[in-house]
Amino acid sequence: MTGEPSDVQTEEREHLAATLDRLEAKIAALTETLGSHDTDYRGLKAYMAENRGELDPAEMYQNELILNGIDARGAHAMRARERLETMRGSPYFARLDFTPDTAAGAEAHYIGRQGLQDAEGTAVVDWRTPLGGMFYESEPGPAAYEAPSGEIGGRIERKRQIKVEGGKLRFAVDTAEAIRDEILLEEIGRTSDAHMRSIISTIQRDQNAIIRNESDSTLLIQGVAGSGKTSIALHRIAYLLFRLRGRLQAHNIAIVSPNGLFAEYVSEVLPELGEEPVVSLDLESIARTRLAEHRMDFTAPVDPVEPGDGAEHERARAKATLAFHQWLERAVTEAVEDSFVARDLRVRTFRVDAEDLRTRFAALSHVPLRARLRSMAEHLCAAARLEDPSAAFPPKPGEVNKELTAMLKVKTARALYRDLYRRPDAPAAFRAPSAKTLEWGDVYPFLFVAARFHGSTPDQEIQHLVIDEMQDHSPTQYAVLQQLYRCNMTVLGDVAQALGNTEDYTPGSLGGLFRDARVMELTRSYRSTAEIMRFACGIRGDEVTTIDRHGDEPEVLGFGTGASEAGWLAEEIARFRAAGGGRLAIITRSHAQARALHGELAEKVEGLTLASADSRGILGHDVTVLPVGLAKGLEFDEVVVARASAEEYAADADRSLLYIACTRALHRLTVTHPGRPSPHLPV
Ligand SMILES: Nc1ncnc2c1ncn2[C@@H]1O[C@H](COP(=O)(O)OP(=O)(O)OP(=O)(O)O)[C@@H](O)[C@H]1O
Repeated sequence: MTGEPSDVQTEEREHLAATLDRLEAKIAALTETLGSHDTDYRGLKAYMAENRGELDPAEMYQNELILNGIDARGAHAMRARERLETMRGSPYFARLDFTPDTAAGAEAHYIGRQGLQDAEGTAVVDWRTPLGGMFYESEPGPAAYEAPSGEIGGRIERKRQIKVEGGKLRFAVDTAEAIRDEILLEEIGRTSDAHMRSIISTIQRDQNAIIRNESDSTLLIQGVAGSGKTSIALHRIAYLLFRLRGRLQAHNIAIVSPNGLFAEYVSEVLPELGEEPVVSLDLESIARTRLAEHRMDFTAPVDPVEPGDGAEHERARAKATLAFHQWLERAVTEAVEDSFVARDLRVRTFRVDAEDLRTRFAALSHVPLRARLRSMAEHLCAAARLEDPSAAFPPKPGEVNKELTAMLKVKTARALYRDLYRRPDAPAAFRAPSAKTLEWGDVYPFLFVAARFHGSTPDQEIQHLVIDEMQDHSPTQYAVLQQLYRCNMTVLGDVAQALGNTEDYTPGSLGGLFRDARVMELTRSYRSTAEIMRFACGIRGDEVTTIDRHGDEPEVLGFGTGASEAGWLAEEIARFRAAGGGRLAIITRSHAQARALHGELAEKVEGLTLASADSRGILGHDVTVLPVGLAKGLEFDEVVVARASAEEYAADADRSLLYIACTRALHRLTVTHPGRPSPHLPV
């Protein structure tokens, strides 16, 4: 970055040196504190060991408490030191000169990924503070921020973007915009990494509004491919952990991600931001835990893109629609009401007639079936005690509940679920591989029904749930997630990137699946060059705003046979490797095809990686073959979308598969096909 006066560089270089000194002093002080905690701990431990027989229990207990206290303070100091150590290479990325209305002159605030305070005052302001927020929101001129004492109005005199790498100043430039475009371009134009990076120095205004939203309990973010949704969700977690420090911890936040590869890809962002990793969940593991409560299991999730049992795919697909969920909700409500066939109840001398039971049952329609019967039993027994306080053998709730349970037509959640499909209006079929095993397509519908039968115990630990790739989850899965996680949610994805296993959502229809969801949209794409994005949008026939970053036009190459296509791919890999640096992905439609192509290429080229859902540690490899479902959410410097023939991508729904595959490329995209090309390619 050039063009800034040398006195600015000199000033910032001097300031950087002073800040790094303050940082080292603070780290040294924490190291000393840790040392003294260690000495105290060892000393007390030794004292307790030496005097084991002589210390009375009260003193032992007191000493244990002191040890725990030292331990906790030590852990806290250790975390603080680790956080500060992450600042060494780059303690801050911006400077904001602000004159409050109440003060005479401007004060320079340096903004970084962590705050740094010492005896002299604040050396670095955390980007998540309201003062830090002004950097993203406001241009030079009148501005205000929310301080603990109330709003502080004033004037931003100067905004300066500063790049420090490895403890050295790379540039310092003043900006009149929120973020200078060339700095954003430089950040985005770099070679891709094996892991997603943090973007704190270039967060855009609309992204910032999502990160800092604290007023909506459910935030649904619809964003075009490469608009930063995943990145923003992770920065939002870091923001919430900072704002709610003490009330919200990393183990109170969970991310539902599509697969282990994706979870690994995003795993570095929070540590880079100085926060601990949060809980990682997926729909399979949630289902496994919950089905274990019913002593049930399920078959492997069906992937609509893979070859397999067509009828099972069809059943799963039918159960992933909104129409199915609406039917399920209606059907289970009616079935639960019909399941209770009231008879006159008699426990020794205690009697209740059938009509009374029917009325009581109907009045509790909001309560799950088994809990309804328990509640009725308790109320009936309480009423019996009131009516005849001197009865020698009053009815007990357990006895009454047993009698009421005997009046149920269905005795288990599984029977209730299976019976729904015997209704004449059932839109889908039920086939169970065995009494204890469900097909994947039935897992969430069953959990939904089981909650109406038994009730469900919400997760107490998780206070914020982040759901990525929202377009791939069914309405019933969302209903169950809301039963299990009664907490704030950030739900993100792109309705244009559906894998074809659910409803065709719009952001509005998705928002309608949540209580009080606020839908926010990100419309600008940052990942790919303008040329790649134009090509990808041509597949879907729409348009997306991109940043002004350019590269080669994508190429579409046809081959007579799959073998000649593979021959070209082998040469392409050699060219890529000779050029040096970066990561190349060869993306196919299905796993089966990725395996086959990998096998073919492995005969010609060495060191190729084949990705699978539970691959670990492969993201740094230079050339990876993977199916589109796994490539989702990831990015690569160069992408070849292989085997993109008319046979492979024929259906209209296949447009989104091609779109996902093409939008994984940052700098270069090639599409290859044997035989005829897919009709969806914009050629
Ligand atoms: N403000 C920004 N500054 C720098 N880079 C950004 C910014 N916003 C997004 N990016 C970059 O754009 C790329 C895409 O981001 P991300 O993966 O979060 O997008 P996404 O919307 O989740 O994409 P997709 O839906 O296509 O998987 C990443 O490399 C990210 O670092």
